[in-house]
Amino acid sequence: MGNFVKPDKKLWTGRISDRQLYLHEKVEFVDLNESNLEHPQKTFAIIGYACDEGVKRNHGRTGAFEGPDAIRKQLGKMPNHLDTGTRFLDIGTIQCSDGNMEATQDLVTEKVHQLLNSSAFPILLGGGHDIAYGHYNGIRKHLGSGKSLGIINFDAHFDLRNNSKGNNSGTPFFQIAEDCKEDGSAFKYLCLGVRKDANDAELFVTAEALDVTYMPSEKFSMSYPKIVVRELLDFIAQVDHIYVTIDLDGFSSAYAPGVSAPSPMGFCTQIVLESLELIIKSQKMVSFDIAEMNPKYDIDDQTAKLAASLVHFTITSLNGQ
Ligand SMILES: N=CN[C@@H](CCC(=O)O)C(=O)O
Ligand SMILES: [Mn+2]
Ligand SMILES: [Mn+2]
Repeated sequence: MGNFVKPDKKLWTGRISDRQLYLHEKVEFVDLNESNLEHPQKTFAIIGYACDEGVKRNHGRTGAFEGPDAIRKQLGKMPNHLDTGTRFLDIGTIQCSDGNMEATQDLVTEKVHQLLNSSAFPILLGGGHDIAYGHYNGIRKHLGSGKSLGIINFDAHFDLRNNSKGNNSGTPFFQIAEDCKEDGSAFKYLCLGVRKDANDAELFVTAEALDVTYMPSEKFSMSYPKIVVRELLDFIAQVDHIYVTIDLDGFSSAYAPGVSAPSPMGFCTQIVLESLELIIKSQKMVSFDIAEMNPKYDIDDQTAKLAASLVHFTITSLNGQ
């Protein structure tokens, strides 16, 4: 089963000031079970998903279990630009230590649901991309029926593999699509940065059949800003709420070597920041995660720093709204 580990204060270190100039000085350690988060301020809540069982089942390079803590270590050192009234919490980590990924995903669903019900904004740090199945279900549970929930995934891969032989890090969006079919809700999925050399023909057929909107990695680039903006605005207009998930392996391995399946020809950082800004401006974004951080293959903490910068950009932009 998945177990819940309390936040580790030792991960949050950096320069010392007496004015909360850095995030390690701003962060609060909160036990979700013991506290009531309901309050008028904005609250961002970090949860780790320490799980590489999905990557292992998908025959990938393991190591993402250590991903959440690697990101925390870099995030704590970064400057704090949040308002004084805004809260920044580390809730702890959901671990998969016995191979039961499904129970771990259920725990993610429960915690995300709990956070959203408390008006906090969840920031999940993975862990394999199987994080998306538990995360989506938590948001869905919070929203109930009647409101549409779109997924925007920055990724080299569709992660639409058929799960008839089991669930893994390559199946989360297929599983979500199946659940949508079953409950009669729309499956709204935009995948940005899809690589033709990393997704087989069957995956493209599945994407077509499920009416998935996607941008190939060649087009998801600063060379085509108008096309990217048009795709994003079209998608955003079709949904009430948006769940954003970033798979670090979508970035070029020049930026993100620390992943299970690296992408030498992946996307650049600027196009992701431009896209995130547009999504955040829509005020429809309800939850966020970063997946596939694998410190074992990282070089000089570049990927962990990139992941931390993406979290920093997101919370700082959301706070400014
Ligand atoms: N979450 C990642 N999924 C990819 C992995 C690809 C690879 O191992 O090369 C996928 O299943 O397509
Ligand atoms: Mn991927
Ligand atoms: Mn993925």
